[in-house]
Amino acid sequence: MGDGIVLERILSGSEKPTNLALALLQEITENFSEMRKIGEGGFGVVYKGVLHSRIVAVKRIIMSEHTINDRLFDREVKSLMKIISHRNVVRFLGFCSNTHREAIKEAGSTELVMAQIRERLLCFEYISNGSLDKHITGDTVLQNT
Ligand SMILES: Nc1ncnc2c1ncn2[C@@H]1O[C@H](COP(=O)(O)OP(=O)(O)OP(=O)(O)O)[C@@H](O)[C@H]1O
Repeated sequence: MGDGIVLERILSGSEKPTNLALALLQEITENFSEMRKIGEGGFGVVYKGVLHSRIVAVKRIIMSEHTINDRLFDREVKSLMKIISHRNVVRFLGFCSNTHREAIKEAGSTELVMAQIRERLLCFEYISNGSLDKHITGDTVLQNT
């Protein structure tokens, strides 16, 4: 089964959240392009991922000693997997934990060096601005009087 189809099936509720291929998350976010950036939090950058007809949010975690390490990432994934569907909680769709090596040029040098790239990503249902308040309050929009 194609990776995109797996994500579509998770979105439709016929499959549980699972690990997702890095190539799929790169493809649906146009390789984490600036155009697809929808927000930034304390631990990473959130991108809009476009499947055939559906939209998801892909959170690309910035791994550093100041943000999170693998132990915390694994713990976060485990707790997200345990959450049973709830209307006040944004639905978790899957994760990606990929470590690979790439030949890169360091700034100011023509020499290639092998760098270890660690990608840690979380995928959630996409909540558009207009629907976030409804999502949290269950269609009750508070009025200023
Ligand atoms: N599921 C989503 N759908 C749409 N936009 C989202 C979604 N998740 C996050 N965002 C956008 O990305 C921004 C950053 O979200 P993120 O969860 O990284 O940070 P946060 O809410 O500040 O939490 P924290 O940094 O503590 O994890 C949000 O303010 C929102 O604009």
